This record gives sequence, C-alpha cells and structure tokens, in this order.
Amino acid sequence: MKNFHFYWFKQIVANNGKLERRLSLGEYKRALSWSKYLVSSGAEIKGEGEEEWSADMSELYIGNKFASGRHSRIYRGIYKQRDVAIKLISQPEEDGDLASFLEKQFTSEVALLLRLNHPNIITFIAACKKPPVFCIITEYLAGGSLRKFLHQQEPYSLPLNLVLKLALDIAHGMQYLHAQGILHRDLKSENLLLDEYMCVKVADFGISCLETQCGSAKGFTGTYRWMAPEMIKEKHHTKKVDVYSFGIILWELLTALTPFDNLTPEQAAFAVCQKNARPPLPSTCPRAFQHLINRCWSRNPDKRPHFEEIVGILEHYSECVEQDPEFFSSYEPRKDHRLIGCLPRFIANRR
Ligand SMILES: Nc1ncnc2c1ncn2[C@@H]1O[C@H](COP(=O)(O)OP(=O)(O)OP(=O)(O)O)[C@@H](O)[C@H]1O
Repeated sequence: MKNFHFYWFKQIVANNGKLERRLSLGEYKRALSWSKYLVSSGAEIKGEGEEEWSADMSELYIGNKFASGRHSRIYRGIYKQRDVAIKLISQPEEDGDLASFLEKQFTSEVALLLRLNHPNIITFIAACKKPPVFCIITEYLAGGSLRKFLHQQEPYSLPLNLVLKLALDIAHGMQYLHAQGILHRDLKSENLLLDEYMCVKVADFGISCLETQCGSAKGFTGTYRWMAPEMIKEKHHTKKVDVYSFGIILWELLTALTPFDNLTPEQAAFAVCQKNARPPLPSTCPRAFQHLINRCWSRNPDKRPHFEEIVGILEHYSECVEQDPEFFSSYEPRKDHRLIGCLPRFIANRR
C-alpha cells in the first residue's frame, strides 16, 4: 500500500517554496481525514471513461487549504510538477441524498471540464473518484476570484479600459462555452478567477449542463443575487440566464459593489421577480454600458443579446476608445442596437 503519510511527509518536508507554509496540526488532521481516501490501496477498477481523467496519485502533493465551497475545500498542490488547485468534495455519511447529489455533480463537472479548452476557461488537469471523497485538479489561478479583487477596490474606481478588458475576457469565455452547447448557470464574480496577468477565467461548472439536457431548475443551488428571474422561478431556461448574470457582473465591474447588498439573497430574489428590480446604475455609468447592461438583464430572455453580439459590442467599444479616449462621453445608443463607426472626434474635427 502506498502510504499517504509519505505524501504528506514529502509535502511538509520538501516545502519547496511553492507551498507557502507548513500545515498546522489542525489543518494536517483535517487534510488527513479527507485525503486518506485519495491514496489507492493497490489495483483498482475504474469506472467508465475514468481512464481519460483519473489522476496518478503518486504525482500529487496536497498543500494548504486556501478556500472553501459549500461542500468542498480547495487546496494548493503540485501535480506532475505543475502548480494546481485541488477541490476535495466529501460525501456526508449521514445524508444519502446529498451524497448522491454530490457524486452526480462531480461526474457532470468532470465530463464538462474535459471537453473545454479555451484561454478564458479554467484548465482541467485530472480528477479522482474515491468515495466518499472526490477531487478535481485544475490549474492554480494566483489572482483569486474577481469578487475578492473587486472588494479590494474603492467603489466606482475601476478604470473603464480595465472594465472593458475584464468584461471581454469573460464574454470570450462565455461565447466559447455557449458555442459548445453548455450553460454555466452559476456565473458570478466568485466563479471568475484571475491569473497573475489579470486574465479572467470562468470556473466552477458544478451546476452547468448541456443545453439539451438541462431540464428544469427545480431544487437549484445557484446564487440569487446573480440569478435570472426565470431561473429563480424554476421555469424553463436557456443560455440567456448566463447573459442576465453577465449583466450583473458588468454592474459589479463598474461599481465594485455587491449586488443588492442591502437585501438578503431571498429578498433580492423576490425584488427581481416581483418588482423587476435591478441594482441601481450609477449616474456616472457611461451610456454605452448602461445600454448594454439594460439589455443583458432584461426581464424577457429574448431581448438579451447572445454572447457573440456582446463580444462584438465590447470589441467595438475597445476599438473606439483606442481611437478616441472621449468615446464613452459622446456615445449615443441606437434603438436598433446597430453598431455604427466610432466616428472619432479627431476625424470629425479634421473635416
Ligand atoms: N483553480 C483555482 N485557483 C485559484 N482559486 C481557486 C481555484 N479553484 C477554486 N478557487 C477558489 O475557491 C473558491 C471556491 O471554488 P469553487 O467555486 O470551485 O468551489 P465550489 O465547491 O463549487 O463552491 P460553491 O459550491 O460554494 O460555489 C473560488 O471562489 C476561488 O476563490
């Protein structure tokens, strides 16, 4: 039997600079209780398709826990000499329904991650399934979540060119995801991670689904503050639920605030569905963004643009700002949403 203590011993002693500090006794014991399941006790029978993604446990070093999800703990680690994040999901012994839900969620997340390959989507590396513990190994993104980054900023302080760049990263990732026929369904700033170059990557595909297999949103565990009204109401939903969430994220980028922070998530859900409430757009918000945000979070999903169009709009804004730094103050939206040339002032002035 490969002794998992050996891994820990190696991990603690090697402490090769990438693992920031030694584990406290508490952390060690907690990690022990989860990771003992991860070490194989010899020959094992792999489930269908498991060869494709199954991690070689002898190459995995688990470091410190640095974040937690509702049913998971996230550790730093090294896998095949690469910095990784290891999400450990443990099935509760006492709750069979939750245990089987978590197993299904794990299987679905791995199956979706496996087919994704895009610079604005988190890179999947491997996974392991050793009930009652599962793990998902992905690239480690050193910049943390967009939510954490925004909370470190002064409200309304993000420069518009940075807002544009971050929005475009997210929109590119989402355009790709939708082109693969996948709905994210839990798009929020906490699930958007930054690398060391401030590139945003879409993460956490726990409740994502293939468009053809999404079914109803009954018993959903997404996050109300970012959730489209049709999903809150557990109605039929489409890719446009992600566009609604993107509208809320655009608002977050422009304000660096939490949406509906004066309301509980349940009150926010009620206000969105019953009163068609949305977070207030600041008076300083450029009209170009106001126009796009209002379209993205329309009550009617058909009025929300597809990500393809959103990418086109944001790229157009980027080009225009490059040509004319005053573009945002002179922008007038068109009723038919058509993009017209940037008409930079320096050209107009030359005429
Ligand atoms: N690859 C990674 N690199 C850096 N940080 C990460 C990585 N994966 C996850 N995190 C951090 O861990 C947090 C939780 O991760 P994730 O959302 O995947 O877990 P989860 O169990 O699905 O959470 P929840 O169910 O609560 O949404 C993220 O918000 C982020 O701060």
